[in-house]
Amino acid sequence: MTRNTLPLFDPALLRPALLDALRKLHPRAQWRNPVMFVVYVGSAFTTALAAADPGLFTIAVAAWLWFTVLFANLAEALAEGRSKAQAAALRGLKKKTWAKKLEPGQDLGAREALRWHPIEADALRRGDVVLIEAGDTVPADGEVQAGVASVDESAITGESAPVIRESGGDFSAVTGGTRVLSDWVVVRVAVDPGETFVDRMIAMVEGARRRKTPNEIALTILLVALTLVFLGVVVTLLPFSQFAVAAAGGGEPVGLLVLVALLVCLIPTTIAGLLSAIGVAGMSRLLRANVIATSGRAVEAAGDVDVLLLDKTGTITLGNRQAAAFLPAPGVSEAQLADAAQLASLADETPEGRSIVVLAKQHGLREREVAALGASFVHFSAQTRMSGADLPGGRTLRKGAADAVRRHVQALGGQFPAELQQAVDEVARRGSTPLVVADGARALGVVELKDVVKGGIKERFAELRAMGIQTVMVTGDNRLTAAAIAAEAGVDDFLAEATPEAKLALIREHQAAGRLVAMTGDGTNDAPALAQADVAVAMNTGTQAAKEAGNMVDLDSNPTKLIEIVETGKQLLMTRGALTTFSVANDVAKYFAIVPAAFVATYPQLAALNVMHLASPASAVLSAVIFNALVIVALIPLALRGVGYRAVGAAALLRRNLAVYGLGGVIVPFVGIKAIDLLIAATGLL
Ligand SMILES: Nc1ncnc2c1ncn2[C@@H]1O[C@H](COP(=O)(O)OP(=O)(O)OP(=O)(O)O)[C@@H](O)[C@H]1O
Ligand SMILES: [K+]
Ligand SMILES: [Mg+2]
Repeated sequence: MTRNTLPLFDPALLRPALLDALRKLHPRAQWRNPVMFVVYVGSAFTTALAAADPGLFTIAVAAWLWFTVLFANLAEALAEGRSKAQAAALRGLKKKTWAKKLEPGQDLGAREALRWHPIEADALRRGDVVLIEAGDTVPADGEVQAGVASVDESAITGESAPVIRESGGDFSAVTGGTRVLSDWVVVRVAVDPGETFVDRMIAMVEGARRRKTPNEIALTILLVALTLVFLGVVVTLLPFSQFAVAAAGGGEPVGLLVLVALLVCLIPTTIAGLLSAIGVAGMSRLLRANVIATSGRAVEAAGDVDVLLLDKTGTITLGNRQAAAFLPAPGVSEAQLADAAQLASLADETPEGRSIVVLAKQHGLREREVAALGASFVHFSAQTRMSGADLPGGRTLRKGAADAVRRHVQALGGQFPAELQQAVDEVARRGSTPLVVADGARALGVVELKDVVKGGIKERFAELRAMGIQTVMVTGDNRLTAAAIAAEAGVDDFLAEATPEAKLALIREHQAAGRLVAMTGDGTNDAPALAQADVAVAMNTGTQAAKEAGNMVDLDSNPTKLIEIVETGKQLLMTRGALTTFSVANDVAKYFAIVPAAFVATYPQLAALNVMHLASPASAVLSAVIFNALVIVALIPLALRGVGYRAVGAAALLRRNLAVYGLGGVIVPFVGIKAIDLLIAATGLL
C-alpha cells in the first residue's frame, strides 16, 4: 500500500508544505502558538529596526528571526501534509460513483421488486437507502438492512480474502469505496458527505480544526511561563545596562536588536516549533498501522494505558458463530429440538439465528413460510439474551443463553433437567456457546454454536502483558465458555454474562481506581463501553454504532492492534519529552554565546564568561540566532519519525533519554554555534 511507504521529505510534499508554511504567517495562525508568536512579533520589530537603520547585522538578524518562524511553520505543514497524503490515499477510494437510491417505503425482501433511481454518491445523505449489487462500488459508509453479499475490502484493509456482510449481527457495516463481489445488499447510509472516519481524521489533522490535547495545553502553559520569565529578564536588562553605563560614566548600553535576539534564543522555540508536528505525526504513524484516529487525546492516552478490555465474539474470536449440533434433553428427539430451534429462529436475522435455520434444514426440515405461520417474533436483545417466536394458539418458543432460558422456564413452573445442565456445561467447556431452546415451560435441549479464536492472538497478549497492560475479556456469554476462550486466547482475566451496562460499569470501576482503560469492540452492545473508555478502538468489521462511539477504527479489525497503538502513544509522549529536554538544555550554550557578547561593552568583566571565543559580539549574536533557527529544521525528521521506542522499563527509558537529549542539548549548540561563527568570520562580512 502506498500510504505505508511515505519518505520523510517527499519532494511532492515539500513544495505544498513550503507554501503552507508561508500561509501560516497569518497572525491568526501564529497566535495559536504563543511562544512562536513572541518570535513573530520579534521578527516584525527587528524588521522595523532594519528598515529605520539598514545595516548588514540588523538585516541578517531580522531575516533569521523570520526563518525561525518559517521553519516552525514548515515542520507543522510537513507533518500535516504527510498525514493528509496518507488519508487522501484512503479517501481516493471514494471515486466518483453512482448509487442506486431506493424509493421509500418498499419491502426489502425481494431483489427483483426493488425500485430505484441512480444518484451521484456524493449526493447521498445519512438515512438514504441504496441497493448495491455484484460489481458495484459501495457508495458510502452504511449498515446492511437486507440481503447478504461478499465484499472485497482489500482497498481498505489490504486483505485480499472477501468478507461477508449481512444484516442483523456485528457484520453489518460496509465501508465506502469497497466493492461488492457477489449477490446484493440494501444499505442504509450512515454518514453525510464529508463526515466519514477518513474525513474526520483529515479534519483533525488540519491545523485550523485541530484541538490541542490536555497534555499539549499543559506543556504549552509551561512553555509560556518560561517565555514570560525570560521576557521579564530581558526587558529589565535594558534599564539595568543604561544605569550601569551612566554610573560608570562610559561604555555602551545594550541595543534593542540584541535584546530581541537574546530573548528568542532563550525561550523554548525548538519544542514550541515542533510540538504540533509531533502530535500530527503520531496520527500519521497510526494510519500507517491502518488505524484511523479521530482524537489526538486518545492517541496520547494510549501511551499510558493500564487495562485493555476486549469483547469476545468478533474481537477475540472470528465472530462467525455457527450452529454445529443439536443436543436434545432426556425424552426429547433431535428432530423435535431441531424443529423448535428452527421455528424460534425463522425471523432471527443474526448470523447465529440464520445458522440454526440452515442446520435444521440439514436435519431434513423444510424451510417454512414465515408469513404463513402467523407468528409474532421476539427479537434478540443483549438484556434478555433470548429470542424466539409466539405462535398462534399460545405456543411460546424461546432460545437463548442457558441461564436466561433457565430463569424463563422456571418462572413458567418448568424444570431444568440436570442432564441438560450437563450438556450445557460440556458445550461451554469446549469454548462453544450453548443456546438452550424452550417450548413453553419445557426445556428441549441445547444448540451448540461454534466459534474460532483468531490466530496468533496468545503471543500478542503475552506481549501486552510484558508492556504492563492487563487484558480482560468481557462477554455476554456464559462463564464456562468465557473461561475456555479466555484460556485459549491467553487473556489475564474475564467477565462473563456481562450486559452492556456491566461492561460500562467495569470501565468506570477501573477509571475510578485511576487506571487508563482501552477497549476494543465491534458490537452495538459495546457502544456504551466504547464511549466511556479512554482509548476506544472499534473494529472496522463492527457496527456503525460501535464505530461512532469509539475514537479509533482499526481497518484490519485486529484486537491486538492495541500493541501498535500503545507503542505509537508512548513514542509520541517520549518524543515530546525528549525534544522539550533538548530545547531547554540548549539555553546553556546560547547563554554563554550571547550574554558575554551582548554585554561586554557594558560590563567588561563579563569577558571572563566568553568561553566560546567567538569572532565578534555581532557574529556571536547572529550565530546563536542562526543555530536556534536551524535546530528546528534539523529536528523535523525526529519529530515526524518519533524517537526510537523499545520495550524496556519506563525508568530506564527516561534515564537514557535524559542522557541523550539533555546532555546532547547542552553540547550540540556549543559545537553548532562555534561552527556557524567560524563560517561567518570566514566570509569577513561582519
Ligand atoms: N440470536 C440469538 N438468539 C438468542 N440468544 C442469543 C442470540 N445471540 C446470542 N445469544 C445469547 O446471548 C448471549 C450474549 O450475546 P452477545 O453476543 O450479544 O454477547 P456480547 O456481550 O456481545 O459478548 P461477546 O460478543 O463478547 O460474546 C450469547 O452468549 C448467547 O448465549
Ligand atoms: K530558543
Ligand atoms: Mg459482541
